[in-house]
Amino acid sequence: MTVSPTPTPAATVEQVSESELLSVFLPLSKTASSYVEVGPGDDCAVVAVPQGRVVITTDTQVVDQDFRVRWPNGYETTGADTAHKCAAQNLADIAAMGAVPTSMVVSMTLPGNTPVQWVQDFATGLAEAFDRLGATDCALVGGDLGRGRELSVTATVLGVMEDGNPVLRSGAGAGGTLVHVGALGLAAAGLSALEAPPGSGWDRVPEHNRRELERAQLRPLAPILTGPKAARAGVSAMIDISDGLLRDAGRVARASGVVVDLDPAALEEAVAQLAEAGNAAGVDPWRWVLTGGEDHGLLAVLPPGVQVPPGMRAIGSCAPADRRPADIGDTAVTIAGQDPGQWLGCDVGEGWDHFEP
Ligand SMILES: Nc1ncnc2c1ncn2[C@@H]1O[C@H](COP(=O)(O)OP(=O)(O)OP(=O)(O)O)[C@@H](O)[C@H]1O
Ligand SMILES: Cc1ncc(C[n+]2csc(CCOP(=O)(O)O)c2C)c(N)n1
Ligand SMILES: [Mg+2]
Repeated sequence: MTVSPTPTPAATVEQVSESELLSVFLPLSKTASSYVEVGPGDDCAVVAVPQGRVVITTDTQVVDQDFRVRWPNGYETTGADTAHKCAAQNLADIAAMGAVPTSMVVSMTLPGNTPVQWVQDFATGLAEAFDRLGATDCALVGGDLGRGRELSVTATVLGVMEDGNPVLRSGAGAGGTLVHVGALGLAAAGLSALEAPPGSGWDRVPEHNRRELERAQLRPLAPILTGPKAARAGVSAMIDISDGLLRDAGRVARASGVVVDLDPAALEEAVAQLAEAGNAAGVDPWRWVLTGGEDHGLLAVLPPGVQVPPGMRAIGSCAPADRRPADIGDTAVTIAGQDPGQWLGCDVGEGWDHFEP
């Protein structure tokens, strides 16, 4: 057997073999957790499910749909950025069930000219993201590496309920309070900054503020520890906001057969925080707050009489769907009792949809 030399980080993946790439990827990865019985290296991983049931989710990022290798503002997405986003978007779904993440598998499709360094940064970035987001007992237990024309990363995460039942979208009831934790609109504003070429209005926003928003898009701080806490505190419905507040609140409302009414006063702080950026970008910051996705905050509904869990804020309420006023048609989400477009004075849509023209 010939011993292959260790690839240098300056090499591209097409200059190394799959096993060489794995040999510099896996040692940098966090592959152990108290749930992992067999980690990377065999045909499958083996993960314990002591509580007897598993919660499972998957999410994909594709270049030029979900991120860019090089953004119009000049920023180049690192492997660590992609790893953090991959962790945040999957872990937020696990948290939105009230569950705790135990393990992840990642499938990566890499163009031949991807630097080996990018793949190594993904490994260290993923371990860092688990730590930063609070997924302290989650590990990378397997995956797949392949070559393709477009960079894409798909992760699947398993989680367990430490106690209680998974919190579904369908559990909101009339008289419930809508509560939220996390950012609102920051990732969408960051996307606008990253997509702006030099010379745009964004140049007027102080560098520090602009970087902070770009970071919110690249590495959203999904408040995943609040998920199980909110479940324990008694929330009856929960979702992570990936596609925008209106769209994801609408999903809860429709699944539960209620109308969700947002309290604009509770959203004003988030809007005010984005006022300067909105001004520079020529965007009404309400649009980012109401329809911007990818913040991966948690939106939940408390039954009447249940206290707002620590860290969460009340932002609205739920009414029976049959009490929907005739003039708001089949809108599942209102703002101060009005159709969102009517309230804002322009058509806002609901949020992100991958297939909308
Ligand atoms: N290819 C598919 N096969 C089976 N189920 C799917 C497929 N694509 C989507 N779904 C399911 O349809 C539902 C779509 O809802 P939604 O887009 O809100 O899901 P989500 O996974 O929470 O999204 P996000 O990842 O943006 O948080 C989810 O339950 C998802 O698992
Ligand atoms: C280059 C580029 N163009 C557009 C966007 C915006 N975007 C992509 S996916 C998504 C919603 C969540 O998706 P999912 O439901 O698949 O998790 C949003 C708001 C981006 N991030 N990068
Ligand atoms: Mg989700």
